[in-house]
Amino acid sequence: LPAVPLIMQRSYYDWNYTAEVDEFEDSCRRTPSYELTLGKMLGGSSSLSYMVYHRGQPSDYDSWAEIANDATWRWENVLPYFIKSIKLNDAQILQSVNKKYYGTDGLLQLTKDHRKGIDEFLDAYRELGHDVVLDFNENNLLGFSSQMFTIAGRSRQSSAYAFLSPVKNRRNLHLLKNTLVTKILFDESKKAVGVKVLTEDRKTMTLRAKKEVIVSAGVINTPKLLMLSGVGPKQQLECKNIEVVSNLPVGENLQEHVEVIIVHNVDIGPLPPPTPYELTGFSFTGFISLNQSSKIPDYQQITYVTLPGPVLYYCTFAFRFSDEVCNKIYKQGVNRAQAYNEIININPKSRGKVLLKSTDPEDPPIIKNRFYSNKDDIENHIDYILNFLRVMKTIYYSEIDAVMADAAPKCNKYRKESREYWRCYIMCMSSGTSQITSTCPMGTVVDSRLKVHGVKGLRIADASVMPTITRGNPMAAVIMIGEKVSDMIKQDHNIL
Ligand SMILES: Cc1cc2nc3c(=O)[nH]c(=O)nc-3n(C[C@H](O)[C@H](O)[C@H](O)COP(=O)(O)OP(=O)(O)OC[C@H]3O[C@@H](n4cnc5c(N)ncnc54)[C@H](O)[C@@H]3O)c2cc1C
Repeated sequence: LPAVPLIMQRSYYDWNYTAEVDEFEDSCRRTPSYELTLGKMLGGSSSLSYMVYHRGQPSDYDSWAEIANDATWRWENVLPYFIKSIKLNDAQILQSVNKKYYGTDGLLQLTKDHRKGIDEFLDAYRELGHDVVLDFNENNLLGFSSQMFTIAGRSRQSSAYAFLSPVKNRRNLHLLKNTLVTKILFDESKKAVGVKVLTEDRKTMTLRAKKEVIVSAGVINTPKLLMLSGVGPKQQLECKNIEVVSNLPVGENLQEHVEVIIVHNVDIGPLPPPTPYELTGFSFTGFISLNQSSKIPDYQQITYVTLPGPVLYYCTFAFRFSDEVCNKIYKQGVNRAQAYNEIININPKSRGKVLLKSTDPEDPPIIKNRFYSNKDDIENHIDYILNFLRVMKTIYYSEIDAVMADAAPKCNKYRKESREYWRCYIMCMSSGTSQITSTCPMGTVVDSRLKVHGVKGLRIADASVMPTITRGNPMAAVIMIGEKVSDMIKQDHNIL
């Protein structure tokens, strides 16, 4: 069911991790610490994500290639891997020049949001001088468009559904569900030779690898597993009496898109009630550069237009703001619709980290997101918000009588248009997006073939290997990494 993410967070299907309280935070969330979501099931977080498909910017991959010192990561070389996995269901794009950026026989199905009401909102952004584009691709890096989702018909295309189900009967595929990998095992020559696992019925097993071990445990659990196995910062491992196999900056360099929520009350006529078969509310997204001459976006905007009831769900369940904040927003929207705007910093300078709490594999790690620890991130976010708010002066927004919901009463002591007000508002109404990357990046932890430095027979293939977070939603890049690493593995074993 595509719309499940809101109710699966903090359930059995989430790792239920909580980050440390950042000293510079003054959040209006229900708890002072950030409760992040990570999917704990087949398909990982793609099974409870918001399914937004965006590839990031060509310049993201060109800079990865530079950091990894390997031209195969350049945009033109990774694009075929993006295309390979896709089956696009969109007649308009398939009949346009943008067709060349998509596959039509891949395993991951994509559908564009064409729900009624989007075009009128996009007109407002056109009036501000933004391009309204059919699709984001290397010719259209900036502008506004409806969103592309990993949905087909009424089904969520999680990576398990898309890629695993078609091959589930292969005789050489074995899958243990509800099983925790607790350690990577190395021989005396530092070659990874297998893993130790804990099964659902609490049996310990050793699984031997004939060729290599490939870890795809995600951006928090991959560094945790590596550290438990002796691959990580020497000082940290020694403090925990873990024998050091390779001294690497594992867990450092955590990057996450941070967003600020601004809700507009609007009059747009009746909207259909929410169903579990699609994300509630029609939506659109924009990639915006503040510098007119730059082609690289500074921030992303995602807007969901829906009824106050579903906005209450987003507010409380997804972004976990306090009841006081969410009730206040809800009450201001009664008998109207609400536009739930996410203003996202897609190029954060702040860096967080993952550390081991203990040597017990069942213990959660210590997570420090350190949002806004780099003060430039706050000042930049104020600039993004001020730029976004220009939309209130457009013809369509005045026609629909758009009014910003007062979500942060504690900031009303400041003058509304002042930077002090927005500094306070950002601290109150910002949240991580669970779009996290880069804790085992190419360059310092893995090489460009995703092999872990200082050991043999061990590769990582997940969001942790990205040297920098993409300026777009990262799941598409994770799937591209999966496609690319498959070829690299085959090449390294002379199968391709
Ligand atoms: C609520 C939410 C919404 C999101 N929305 C979007 C979106 O709209 N668009 C987008 O592009 N991105 C989105 N993301 C981010 C996106 O889902 C992730 O970037 C992507 O799933 C990362 O893939 P991964 O393979 O690195 O890790 P994961 O998806 O985290 O997968 C890791 C898998 O490994 C398993 N695992 C971990 N440790 C162990 C262990 N020790 N033993 C056995 N198994 C283990 C986990 O259970 C999980 O199944 C969202 C994320 C969340 C949480």
